Amino acid sequence: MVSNAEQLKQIVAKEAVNYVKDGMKLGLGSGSTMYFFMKELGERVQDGLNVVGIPTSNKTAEWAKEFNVPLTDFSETQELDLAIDGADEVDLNLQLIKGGGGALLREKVVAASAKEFLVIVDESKIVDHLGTFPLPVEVVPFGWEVTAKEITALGCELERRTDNGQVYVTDNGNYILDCKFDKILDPEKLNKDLQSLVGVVENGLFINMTSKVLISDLEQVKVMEKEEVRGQFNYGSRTFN
Ligand SMILES: O=C(CO)[C@H](O)[C@H](O)COP(=O)(O)O
Repeated sequence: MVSNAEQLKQIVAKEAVNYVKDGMKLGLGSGSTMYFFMKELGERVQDGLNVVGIPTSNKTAEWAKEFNVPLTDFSETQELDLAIDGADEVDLNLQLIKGGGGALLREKVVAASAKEFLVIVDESKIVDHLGTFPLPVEVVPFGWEVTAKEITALGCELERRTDNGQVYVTDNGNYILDCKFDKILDPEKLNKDLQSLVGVVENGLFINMTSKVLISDLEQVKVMEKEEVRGQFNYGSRTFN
């Protein structure tokens, strides 16, 4: 039986595929919501849709193979039309925490190379302030203890990620430190502070990278987007300054 959570992921993934146009070069995100997107995209490809994608993880590359979605890489193309990805938290300014699945580095590179970055989530991911979800920070293994100490000094408690009792290693051969800050009130500043530390490869704050988020509840898919003119954001009937 499909759970409500899975159903919400399927619904938003299905809607997101409508944003894909023939001939597009795509960035293909990671995570369980993206699994449903890849499956749906594969069906459209089967029906004749012509696209290529760059995967953000080995897992997504496996799904692409499974669903016959053609892949490319950055040696072939350096500009993508559209990147699609899930997120762990989305705030009302469309800032994100990503990296729950450990793919944040490639996800950020891919999103940064796309003309548009579309985020797909269910409503449980929408928050007033980022930070309930521990922020994943990718660090080099060499001297990670020193890097961890520096990160802790920014005001968090952290744990090195493990998987089934083993140290978790990213597709890039690095570690992930999951950092529990209280509320992240200034994500832009925290992003800069983290990136200034030696040993930090990337962190899961995606700042000003997306202009559109699709959000599913059991009845519909809503669009939260940046209203550049008025400097406001709309989510359903709510407007935020
Ligand atoms: O950032 C990610 C992986 O690094 C995912 O997009 C994020 O964790 C959301 O995953 P899911 O769709 O499984 O909730």
